[in-house]
Amino acid sequence: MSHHCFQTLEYEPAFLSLGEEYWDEVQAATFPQHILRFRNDALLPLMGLDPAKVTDADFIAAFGQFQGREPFLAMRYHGYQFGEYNARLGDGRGFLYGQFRGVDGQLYDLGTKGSGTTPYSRGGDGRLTLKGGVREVLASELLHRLGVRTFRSLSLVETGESLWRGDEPSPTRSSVLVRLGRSHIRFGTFERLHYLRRPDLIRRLLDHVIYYYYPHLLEIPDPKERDCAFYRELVARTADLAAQWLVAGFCHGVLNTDNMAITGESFDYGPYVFLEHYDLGFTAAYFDYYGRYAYGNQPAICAWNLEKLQIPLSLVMPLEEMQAALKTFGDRCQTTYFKLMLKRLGWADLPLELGRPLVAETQAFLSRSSISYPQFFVSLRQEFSRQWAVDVGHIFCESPTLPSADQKLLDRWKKIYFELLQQATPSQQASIPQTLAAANPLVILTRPQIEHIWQAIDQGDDWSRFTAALELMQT
Ligand SMILES: Nc1ncnc2c1ncn2[C@@H]1O[C@H](COP(=O)(O)OP(=O)(O)OP(=O)(O)O)[C@@H](O)[C@H]1O
Ligand SMILES: [Mg+2]
Repeated sequence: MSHHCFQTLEYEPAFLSLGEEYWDEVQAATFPQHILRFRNDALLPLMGLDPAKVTDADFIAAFGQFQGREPFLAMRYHGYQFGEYNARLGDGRGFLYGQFRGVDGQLYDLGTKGSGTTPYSRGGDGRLTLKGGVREVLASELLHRLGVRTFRSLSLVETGESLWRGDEPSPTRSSVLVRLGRSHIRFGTFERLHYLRRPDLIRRLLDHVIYYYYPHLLEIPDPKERDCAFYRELVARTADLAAQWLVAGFCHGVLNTDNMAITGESFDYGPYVFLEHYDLGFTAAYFDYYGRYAYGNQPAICAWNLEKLQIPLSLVMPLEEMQAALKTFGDRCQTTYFKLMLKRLGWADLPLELGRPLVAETQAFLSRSSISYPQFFVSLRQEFSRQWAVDVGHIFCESPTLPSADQKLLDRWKKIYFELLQQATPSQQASIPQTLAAANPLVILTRPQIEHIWQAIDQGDDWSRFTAALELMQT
């Protein structure tokens, strides 16, 4: 067995040390083939590694062949799926590969997806399709670029098996993904412990979460007050996340409580969709018959999930305080939404009272017109010029004329944008291009674009579109 770079990391047994009540040790599958399809060099410095010194063979040995590291831990969890409690969950096709300190001093998880069966596979094959892996890499990297607090993709290895799936033409190709995030502890990790009637284990897990992921709260001397501060902060982080998805034009699709991280990060990119058109009722998953996880319903569902989390937490902390904290969710989500939306519109530090009409008008324009949600922001970034402040007629003057109904809506939008420009200070005006460039990547990954990328891989093993999209995100 050869030595690889990722063995030099000092892995920290944080989750392991919680004890056997929280995980099962598992083995990785042995795959017939290992082809490295994606390596995220941008993440290596955080791991203390120099990208120039990490070879593809290192990636394959570590994250395709799973050499030189143990134990791998399947994490135990339950969750509410589409509103129904499911006690037959847990890592069924992935495991916690290891935890390490980033150069920033924070603890990070490496977790797999598609690495083989575990005690929680329930008859599933424990695998991830290559298309699923490609989609997950694209989502995580674009969301990161759009400012969403998300798990990142570290590597994708194609593994040479044939898989059968109801939602993909089959047989279909296989892969294993490795993700990097703060924590894979889910709301459902707590829910399972309530189901088992184990307040002692909830207490231990909550202390663990605060110690590693909310360490600034350790300064609060009163333990009860500290617990409440934790829940308040989780509400705030989750409200921010819901706002970030909305602004990104992202519909996650399966916001079950087992897909909600206790750190407030976004992860698990299955049937997600980046919206083509701004529509609050849009649903991503074909099996979401009632629109539970519709684009515009994401804040409400996150609040629902936070409310469900009160059930296990109330075994160790006061319920009333959590109920009061949850009441702040709506305002927090809205405020974050306005701030971030204004950034996408070029305004980094506009007082909210001034910016609100522009956001409202943007929503009206995007929902009622036929304009593409992501294309609108790309066009804004590409066409904005200082001339816009001189005469309203310069705004989007290079764009092709729209159908008349759309044009009318756009004219109202232009008027408001122009008024804001006229009120803006010279320095505010000068910062607009930079703000637009930072908030609006040039990559668009709505359904047709992703299918276009996949088609080239599927039909000609052509990875150039995939690589180009990822490179464009990083510029
Ligand atoms: N092919 C499979 N084989 C075995 N178990 C599976 C498979 N696909 C999904 N599961 C299990 O079904 C449950 C729900 O799956 P879901 O799609 O939410 O999670 P996931 O995509 O597997 O992983 P994660 O939430 O870590 O991103 C989980 O317990 C998961 O492990
Ligand atoms: Mg999941």
